[in-house]
Amino acid sequence: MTEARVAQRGKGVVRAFNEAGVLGVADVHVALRLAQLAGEQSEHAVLATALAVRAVRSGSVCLELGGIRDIGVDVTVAEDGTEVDLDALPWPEPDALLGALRVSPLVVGGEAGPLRPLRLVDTTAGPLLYLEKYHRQEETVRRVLDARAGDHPDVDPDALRAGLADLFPGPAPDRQRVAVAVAAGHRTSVIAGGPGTGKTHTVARVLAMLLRLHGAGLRIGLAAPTGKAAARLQESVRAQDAALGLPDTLTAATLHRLLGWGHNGPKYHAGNHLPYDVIVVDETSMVSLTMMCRLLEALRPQTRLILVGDPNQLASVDAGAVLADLVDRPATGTRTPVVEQAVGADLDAAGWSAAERDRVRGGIVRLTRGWRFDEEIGALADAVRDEQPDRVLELLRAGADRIEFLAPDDLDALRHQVVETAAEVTAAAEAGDVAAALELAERHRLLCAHRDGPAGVSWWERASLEWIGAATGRRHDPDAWYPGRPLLVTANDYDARIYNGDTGVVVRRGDGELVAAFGRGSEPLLLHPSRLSSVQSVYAMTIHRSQGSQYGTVSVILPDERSSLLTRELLYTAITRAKDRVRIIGTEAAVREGVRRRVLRASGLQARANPVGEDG
Ligand SMILES: Nc1ncnc2c1ncn2[C@@H]1O[C@H](COP(=O)(O)OP(=O)(O)OP(=O)(O)O)[C@@H](O)[C@H]1O
Repeated sequence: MTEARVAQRGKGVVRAFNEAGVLGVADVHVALRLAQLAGEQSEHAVLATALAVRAVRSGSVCLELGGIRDIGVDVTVAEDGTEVDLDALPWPEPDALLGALRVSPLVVGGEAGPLRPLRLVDTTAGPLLYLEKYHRQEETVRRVLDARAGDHPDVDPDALRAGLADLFPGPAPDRQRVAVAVAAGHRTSVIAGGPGTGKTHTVARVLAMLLRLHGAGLRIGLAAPTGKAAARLQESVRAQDAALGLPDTLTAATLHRLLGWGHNGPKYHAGNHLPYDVIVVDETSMVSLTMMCRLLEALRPQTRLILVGDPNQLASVDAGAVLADLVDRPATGTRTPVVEQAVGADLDAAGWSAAERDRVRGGIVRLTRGWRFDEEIGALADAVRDEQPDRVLELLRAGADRIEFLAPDDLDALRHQVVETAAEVTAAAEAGDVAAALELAERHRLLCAHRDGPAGVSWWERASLEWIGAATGRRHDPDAWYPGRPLLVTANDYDARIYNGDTGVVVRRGDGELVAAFGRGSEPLLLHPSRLSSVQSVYAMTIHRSQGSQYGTVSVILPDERSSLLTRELLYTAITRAKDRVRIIGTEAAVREGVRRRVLRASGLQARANPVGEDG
């Protein structure tokens, strides 16, 4: 551990955890400052505070006191490459920790003032320690969702049945039909499913149904956590507007934009509700607890909220995995006879577990049939999701047409594909064929877990450029503008209408000028390179960044099996980016570890609470 990563003021137990890399400098500083303000002396309480700060930093909403050792599992290798012996750390006894917290001024307040930055909550999942802000947000989410679940919109049962029959004339069971009925009959609904299960197809039909039920004046808001996802949602819904009679003016915005976020916080909030009757949020797996809290606060009670996404994907980089929590938590809400009658035949059919029927009652429908997805890749993704490492390896090694599993040094196929894709994209770009260049650039994508290091994006960017240079004799400066240069936008630019995560390609126009082209359905967006301030070449991409997109072939570079980023959610997300073919490059150990290890995201949304320390 370098000097810069050890907090000089930290002592004793906290310092040991800091030196081992389990705690960062910021975790220690925040904990020491809070302890000082509250007049707390207990080493145990300071350690718990630092671990709670650290938990939020790594995506959890709270610290599970019964499982504090788990918090260290993602630090098995220190930055300098040495193994960290977590068992050698002075882990406190859980009871001692809990005892210290129960009387801590950080939890119960003290003579130093009313400051109570921590919240200790006894739940059915054991004691949870929160930073106050996240506890408040989680309580808001729970309160708003519970209130909305207790009250259903008025729906004309005959109109619902007739609409469903028009939109879904096929036989039972049809989960998409159930999803539309549920979205019509509930204030809050969740449409969950893997890629290509027809989530957007279903959303368009939900909107068509609501317009039939409530008339053309219905105010519809479409949103997603990122600009790229919002653009895709808008494109997919618009592609279906004519067939379904949807208005051709529907636009989608980022959640920030929907809420009117400015320097002084959001324009829409609990005191100024969003002016919509229906709000659809796509890619909800990427929505953090904080953003979900803001959105729910800003909703009118009558507004229908439809949350769409894949709960098995990587969650938001900020704290919280709200979509996964909502899908996993015990169903709440009262029965909706209108829905049950309208899709009774679907619900009576085989294939629904008891838990799923409960979820439907709570407004949650999982779409399971893949419409776009190849069966072999779908089976592989399912085996990862269901934690079946032997099955995953069997599928990887089965010699299937669409799945390749290669050792880390077996790079010929990858090299060939990188060189071939670049040649094809460049030929189309030189010829000024924008549509072909954009389509070809999405035929193959190289994905990595890390940004830096030997399994990271920057290393593979350089390797790709070298391979291309060796094959063509033309060595590109990665920052120069050249036809066929694949582009990645790294910041939203609302004026230019390009968003963080957008990908495009440089194309030579008929007059010889170079333009940057970005896919926008049938009409690509063409911009002069001088209009682009935040772009880079994209020969490789992190799996996090690839969320919300799909490619023909995906090559996944697995990191060392000890990498903390290697998790089931990461592997699932990477595999499900592939439409036609997936190539995994890595060791068996890395595959097994990836399937086994889950992202640890503690939250209390799934547990029932019984607060303590309230009166202390
Ligand atoms: N019931 C259906 N009948 C016919 N085609 C369907 C049906 N459902 C979905 N599809 C088609 O399957 C493809 C995938 O559907 P869609 O894009 O809605 O899936 P998705 O779950 O939103 O995918 P992603 O997560 O990648 O956005 C689309 O081409 C869509 O038109």
